[in-house]
Amino acid sequence: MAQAKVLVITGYGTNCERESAYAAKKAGADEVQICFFSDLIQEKINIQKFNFLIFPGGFLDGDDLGAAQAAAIRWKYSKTISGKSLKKELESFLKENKIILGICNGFQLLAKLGLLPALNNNYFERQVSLSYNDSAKFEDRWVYLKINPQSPCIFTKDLDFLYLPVRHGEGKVIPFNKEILTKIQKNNLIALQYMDPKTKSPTEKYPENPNGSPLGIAGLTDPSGRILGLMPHPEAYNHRTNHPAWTRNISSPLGTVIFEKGIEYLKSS
Ligand SMILES: NC(=O)CC[C@H](N)C(=O)O
Repeated sequence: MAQAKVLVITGYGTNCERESAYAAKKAGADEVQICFFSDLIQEKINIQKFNFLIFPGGFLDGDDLGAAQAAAIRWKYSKTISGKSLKKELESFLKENKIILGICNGFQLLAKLGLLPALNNNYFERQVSLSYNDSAKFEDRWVYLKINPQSPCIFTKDLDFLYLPVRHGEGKVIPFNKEILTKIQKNNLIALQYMDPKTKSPTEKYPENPNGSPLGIAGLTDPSGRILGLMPHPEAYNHRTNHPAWTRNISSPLGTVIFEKGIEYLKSS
């Protein structure tokens, strides 16, 4: 049984690292460490010693040039002090049976880096981007999410629906072209979708869909199912009292279940 060793990456404006680390710990991780991007550059931390990478939410570089745009370039082209490419480090990490979770700003980073959706196993090729919400404003509230049971995603396995907070200004998925969107759907790389709670179906309609994402895309996975990126914040629903209606005894599955599924996968592989 493998141990779950989680590395949460922070720095340059990330602000959800402590909550994400807490959620991973609560979900049963054996080891959880938060590290700065600069710790990787200085080789104080070796990514390969971990098997679960988390890219948390926040405002990387103040969203300048578009959310996570600058960070994507930084990951693609930076080298460590001894000259190792960070992109290659990520490639080696992915060659093993390891997992990556990107939350909100972390999802934007994974998409802009080209790790999601990675159609045709073309990792590091940007196939989608995320841009401004159709409402032209920052959306900060809770939304219903439908899980796609056909998706290979290991983080959402056997889940049905979730109710989680969103807080973003740039959550609309923009596929490079229509064909990409069709292929994403056909290959079941949509892991979760914004849901209309009345019909229990995915929706493109505001306000149930907070950003206008096509097909109601709230989260994407890669063909291996070992990478998940999602706009809602599962780490922020880590206790029943986080739920807006908990005093009326209303609840739904905790967001930490996403972390539990990841850890279960690592422990059983
Ligand atoms: N909560 C977040 O991670 C926000 C992501 C990004 N800064 C946006 O507003 O779109």
